[in-house]
Amino acid sequence: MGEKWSQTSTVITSFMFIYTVVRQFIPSELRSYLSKYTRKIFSLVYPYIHITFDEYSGDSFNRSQLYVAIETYLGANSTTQAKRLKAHDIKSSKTPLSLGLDDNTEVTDEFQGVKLFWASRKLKEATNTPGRYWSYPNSDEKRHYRLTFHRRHLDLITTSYLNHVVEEGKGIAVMNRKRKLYTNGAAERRNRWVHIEFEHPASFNTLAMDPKRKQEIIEGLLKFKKGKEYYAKVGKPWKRGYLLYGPPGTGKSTLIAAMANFLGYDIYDLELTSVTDNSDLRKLLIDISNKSIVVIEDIDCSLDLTGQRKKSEKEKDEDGEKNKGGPKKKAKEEDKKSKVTLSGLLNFVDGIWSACGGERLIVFTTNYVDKLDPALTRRGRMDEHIELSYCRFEAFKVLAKNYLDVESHDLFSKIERLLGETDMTPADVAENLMPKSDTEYKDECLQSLVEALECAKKDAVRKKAEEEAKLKTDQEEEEEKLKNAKKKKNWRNRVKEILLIKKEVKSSGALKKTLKEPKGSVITN
Ligand SMILES: Nc1ncnc2c1ncn2[C@@H]1O[C@H](COP(=O)(O)OP(=O)(O)OP(=O)(O)O)[C@@H](O)[C@H]1O
Ligand SMILES: [Mg+2]
Repeated sequence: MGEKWSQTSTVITSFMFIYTVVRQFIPSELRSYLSKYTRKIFSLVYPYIHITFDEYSGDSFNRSQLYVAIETYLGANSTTQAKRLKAHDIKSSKTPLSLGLDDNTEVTDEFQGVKLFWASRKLKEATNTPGRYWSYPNSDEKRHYRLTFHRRHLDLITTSYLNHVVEEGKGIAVMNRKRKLYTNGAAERRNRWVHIEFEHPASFNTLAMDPKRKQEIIEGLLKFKKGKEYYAKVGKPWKRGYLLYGPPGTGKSTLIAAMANFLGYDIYDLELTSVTDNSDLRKLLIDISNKSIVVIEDIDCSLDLTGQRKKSEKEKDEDGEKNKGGPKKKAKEEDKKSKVTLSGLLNFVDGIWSACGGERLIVFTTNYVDKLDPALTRRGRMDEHIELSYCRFEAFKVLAKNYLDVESHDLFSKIERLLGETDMTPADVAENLMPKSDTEYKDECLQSLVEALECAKKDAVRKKAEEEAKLKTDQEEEEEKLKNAKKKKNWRNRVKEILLIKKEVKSSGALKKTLKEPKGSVITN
């Protein structure tokens, strides 16, 4: 097909050349008629349009974003039909390499029933672009993609199809690239977000939790990922808040990693204690890319309900030391402290600025959900509340499969019963299931879990008994105190009564005296 087009193009070019030469000798009136009809004939003979996408546009040193998106799109969609492919070493942990079209290769694509023809071309350039000469050894090679389609589909191609190619190409690139784990550095730095490669292996397959709840979370994430148009329709920024809560070691951080791996998003781990104030927080927000998960871990430890920072015990102790340096030093230290308020954080989550950029999840984690301000956790801000709890049998089965590759075992029924009676975190269950040496096998690991669960159960029973005994002693002490207080009160009242009687007796004696004296007689009661 491509060869046929090349030949046709050559014939047309020759014809154009002859026409240009002949045209000089034809009168202008005749020329306008001629050009009108020639164009009509051309479009009848050759109704196709080409669009060329160069690898480098202008004098830019960077590859064109459009070219890269098309390259990725074609690489992912046409490797089955292309006869020649090129392998790239890509920076992804999922696949070691990606395939793309080799130079001078043609493939077809279809969009809404319209057939399109793509060709990758490499041309040798006679002259070098001076700037590029130093950077690229093969700078006289120019590559481009050429898209050919029937002219009646021009509108569809330029509006919908190319958009589809670019979006899909970018999406595939995001999934394939090595993702990043960002954290906010010192406030003085120009580039506040610093990053490393994100390589957490957690996935929803390895996450131990109730399968029904897990499925709900997965479906929610998929809906969010595909929800660009829906969010635009309802007039909401394309973002979603998740509140993960539960005791330590129940998988909150693991779930975040699984979500990032599932969606192919970067993670921005926001350390609130390094944020100077609300405006600093806003600047950080603006620098967050799309397709990302913004995480604030242990949110209850970062802000208190009034929006003021909590002082840790350590800080309080340190304060004593610092104050020795005089008021100036103290003021300096105070200045360094973060002044982020609850309202600043609320605005970060869903204020006007939070709408710049899209496709973002905001995740808060906490061990104590009750400590949080309801304004922070209300629906719309934290759209989904996920409780990560102690390990039950369903979650255990996932861990047993992951750690020991066991799906059933004689000890399972015993473990199921014990897990129903004891609260053990998935982290502790996982620790017990992990073989401690090369000679420790499945049976030993499961047995060690049973022992740990029995031990935990005994501990729990002992703890409960101790708590009950303490409660009883406290109650008895309280009752004793009340009794004594009552006794004391009674005694005090008695004393008061006696004193009152005495007073009355005394006053009646005095009265007797005063009455007796003028009249000279004694009054008795
Ligand atoms: N639900 C789970 N599924 C699989 N592994 C888990 C799960 N929960 C905990 N683990 C294991 O325990 C370790 C600790 O879990 P994780 O850090 O996710 O707990 P957390 O809830 O974030 O705890 P914290 O509140 O202390 O931050 C993980 O590395 C993981 O191996
Ligand atoms: Mg954690």
